[in-house]
Amino acid sequence: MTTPEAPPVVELRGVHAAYGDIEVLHGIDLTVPAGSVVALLGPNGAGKTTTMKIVSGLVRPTAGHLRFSGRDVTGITAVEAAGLGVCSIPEGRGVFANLTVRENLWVSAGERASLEDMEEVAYARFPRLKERRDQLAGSMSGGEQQMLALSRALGTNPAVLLLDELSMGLAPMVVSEMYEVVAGLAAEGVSILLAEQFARIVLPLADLAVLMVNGHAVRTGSPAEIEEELSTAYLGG
Ligand SMILES: Nc1ncnc2c1ncn2[C@@H]1O[C@H](COP(=O)(O)OP(=O)(O)OP(=O)(O)O)[C@@H](O)[C@H]1O
Repeated sequence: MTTPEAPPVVELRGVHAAYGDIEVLHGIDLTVPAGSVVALLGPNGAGKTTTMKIVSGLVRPTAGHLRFSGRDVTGITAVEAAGLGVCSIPEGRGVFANLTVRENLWVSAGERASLEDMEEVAYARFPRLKERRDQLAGSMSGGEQQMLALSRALGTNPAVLLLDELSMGLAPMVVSEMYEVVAGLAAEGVSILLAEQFARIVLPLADLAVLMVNGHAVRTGSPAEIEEELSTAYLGG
């Protein structure tokens, strides 16, 4: 669902980024319209994670602009981005391994929600987390850890949710369960930017898809357009 009258929640214009002397993003343009799901697709090393880190304030652009809801926030820190409601679930689980489930929810609640509210929505969606509320997050299965990571987004009403390779290391059934939750959040109108290597999983959820290759956003289009492009590329058709 898009809200044409609202400015995009996130906008990158001509963003470059580097690690040391090596530039890895070479002028990325990307728009996340309010209330929509944008999928970043592309092979390993294409720059998907770095693009997400620009939005979450973990990497500073060396050139170009970042805007949130029409406001220029280029150079924002990760703490400032979190304060503006950027909820980032990084690749490889965004949980504190040596804290319990409840402690993780408490940390995630921050100033945007109470622990009670966080627990209520998390346990309603994932009853397994309730049974394990005093267990150390690091001792849970990958799927349970990802449920906990996603609970941050369920409880804090994020302005934008960043999901990096939610499927990584998970069994296909668990991946489907996770993306059902993401679809539910999208239906509630949460703006979502997600990165996946496996296009097939996320294209059905997306309003827009962006294909990244070698630090360039080579194509932006509807999921159907991008799907066709991918099958042509992979099948040589
Ligand atoms: N901390 C870092 N230091 C140096 N180079 C990095 C760092 N993080 C990423 N890179 C490099 O930046 C480029 C883009 O990586 P990035 O992780 O953004 O790609 P990606 O599309 O998310 O890949 P993947 O699907 O493998 O996660 C790669 O060449 C990678 O080696």
